[in-house]
Amino acid sequence: MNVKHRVAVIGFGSIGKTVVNELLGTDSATRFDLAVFQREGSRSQISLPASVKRFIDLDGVLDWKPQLVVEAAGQVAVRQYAPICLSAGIPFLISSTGALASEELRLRIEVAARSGTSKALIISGAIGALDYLSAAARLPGTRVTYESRKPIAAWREELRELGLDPDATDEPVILFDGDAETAAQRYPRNLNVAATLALAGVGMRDTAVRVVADPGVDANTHVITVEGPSGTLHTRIVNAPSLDNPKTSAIVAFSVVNAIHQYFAPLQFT
Ligand SMILES: NC(=O)C1=CN([C@@H]2O[C@H](COP(=O)(O)OP(=O)(O)OC[C@H]3O[C@@H](n4cnc5c(N)ncnc54)[C@H](OP(=O)(O)O)[C@@H]3O)[C@@H](O)[C@H]2O)C=CC1
Ligand SMILES: O=C([O-])CC(=O)C(=O)O
Repeated sequence: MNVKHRVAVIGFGSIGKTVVNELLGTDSATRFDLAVFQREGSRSQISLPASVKRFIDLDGVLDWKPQLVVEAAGQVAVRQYAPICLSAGIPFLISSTGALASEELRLRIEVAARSGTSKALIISGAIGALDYLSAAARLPGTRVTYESRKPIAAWREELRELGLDPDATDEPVILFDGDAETAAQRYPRNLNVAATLALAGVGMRDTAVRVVADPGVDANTHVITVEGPSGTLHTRIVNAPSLDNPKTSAIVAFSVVNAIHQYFAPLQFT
């Protein structure tokens, strides 16, 4: 049987483009009907594949009746579109998990999902081990620390804002030491992972985050430590940056693709 899954992707940047291309390449058993939502005036309008529908307003997306809406556009887009889709009964996959560092938005999304009997889904994104973390966090006393260490290319604008010349930075710069809520909100394009860990683990305020811009690395490096009564997890993930966006690890688009396949699969990891 040739079942077609109807999926709308918001954003056609480094993640959105790869997701669409990967899903178009899927073999016939799991073929997708795809649409991309791009805001008016978007920079990347011309490059949509011919078989992919294009919408420039959310009403068009809703009328098309997707089975799943996938956000690959940024934290603002989660705020703009997640509650509307969810209350209309459409599941919404969130890449920009840092949007959920806002308790107000998180509650609004939960209310919308309940009222629409739908679900907001959260990608693993650039990291892993969330299954272990969520289980360990059920035990009191579990502590979580996270270090994000990326090349200077991921931090050029932010370094300039601090009065530093990215091209003359030859030592690691500690940009931030604090909690996950502040990290995800201060660096919305680089620290979504902090919020993901906090959501899966011990919460926004109790997840300790350090952010380093390091001229000595050429990969996006994520070090996660979970310590508690159940044991210790220490994981170091070294991600190749996306070719289109040095802030984003290349694996993130494949985490989204994987989450979409999982959503429609009869067998699921939890
Ligand atoms: N969970 C995780 O591990 C990770 C999450 N992310 C999240 O994914 C997001 C996307 O990453 P990436 O693809 O690399 O980013 P890009 O900047 O390459 O692409 C973003 C795309 O979204 C579009 N867009 C931006 N804002 C809106 C909006 N309000 N409504 C509709 N479209 C919009 C942009 O279009 P336009 O041409 O109009 O600007 C662009 O096409 C990041 O901003 C980050 O929040 C990223 C990495 C890791
Ligand atoms: O892709 C990454 O390495 C992480 C990232 O940008 C984020 O968490 O926002």
